[in-house]
Amino acid sequence: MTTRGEGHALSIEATGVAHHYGRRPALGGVDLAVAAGEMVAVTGPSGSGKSTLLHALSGVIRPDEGQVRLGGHVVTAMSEDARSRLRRTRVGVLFQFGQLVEELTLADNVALPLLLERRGRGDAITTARAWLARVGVEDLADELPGEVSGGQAQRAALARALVTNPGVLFADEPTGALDSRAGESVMELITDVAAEEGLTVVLVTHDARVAAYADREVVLRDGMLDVDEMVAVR
Ligand SMILES: Nc1ncnc2c1ncn2[C@@H]1O[C@H](COP(=O)(O)OP(=O)(O)OP(=O)(O)O)[C@@H](O)[C@H]1O
Repeated sequence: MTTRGEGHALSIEATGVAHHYGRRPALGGVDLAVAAGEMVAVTGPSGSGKSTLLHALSGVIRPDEGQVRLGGHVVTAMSEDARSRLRRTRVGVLFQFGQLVEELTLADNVALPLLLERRGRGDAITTARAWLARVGVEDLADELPGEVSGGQAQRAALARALVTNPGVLFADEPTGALDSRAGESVMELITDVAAEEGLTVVLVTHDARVAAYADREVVLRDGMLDVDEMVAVR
C-alpha cells in the first residue's frame, strides 16, 4: 500500500451536464466544480438526479450534453473503453450494498481490481490485506461477505474501492443500508482515509447527518443544482 499525499487527487469540473432517459429529463444542465482533495455531498429529493449526476461524473454514462473533466481527462470525450479503464484505475466507487462478490473472501474481493489490472496474485493479496487492516477488518480477511456484518462488509467494499489508489471516490448512499451507528462509523472512516490520502470525494446522500461530514453540500432539485442552497457545512 502506498500513501499518496497531495498531488494524486483529481479535480472534477462539470459544465452544462444534461441527460435524459428516453424522453424523461434527469439532469437539466449542471455546473459543478470540485477541487482536488475536497469532499462534496450531493443531496436532494428522490428522483432529483443525484445518481445520474454521479454516473455522469464517474464516466458510467456519457451525458447527452455538457462536459465532464476529471483532472486532465475530458471524460465526456472518451470512448466507452477508455472510460472503463479510467474507472478501473483512477476512480473508486462505493454503493449502498451488494457490491462484494458473495463467493469470494473479503481478501479476494479487495484483490479483484488489482487482478483485473494483471497484478500478480501474491502482490494483490498482500495489498488487499493491508487495505483490510487500514479499514479495521483484517481479522475477517478470510470470511465470505455473508459471514460479516453490513458495516464490516461496507468497510471491505471501501477497501476494494481504494485498493487501486484512485484519485477520486464516488459514493452513492454509502450508509443507506446501515443502522445509524454503523453508518457513522463508515462515514468517519471515509473522512479519515480521504484526508490521509488527499482524496477527492463526491458523496450522494439524502441524509443530512451524512452530508455534514462533507466540506460542502450541493442540492439537486429536478435535475438542477440549487445555487442558493450551496452551503459550507464545515
Ligand atoms: N435507467 C433509467 N431509466 C429511466 N429513467 C431513469 C433511469 N435512472 C433514473 N431515471 C429517472 O431519472 C430521474 C433521476 O433519477 P436518479 O436516480 O438520478 O435520481 P436520484 O436523485 O438519485 O433518486 P433516488 O434518491 O431515489 O435514488 C428520475 O426521474 C428517474 O426516474
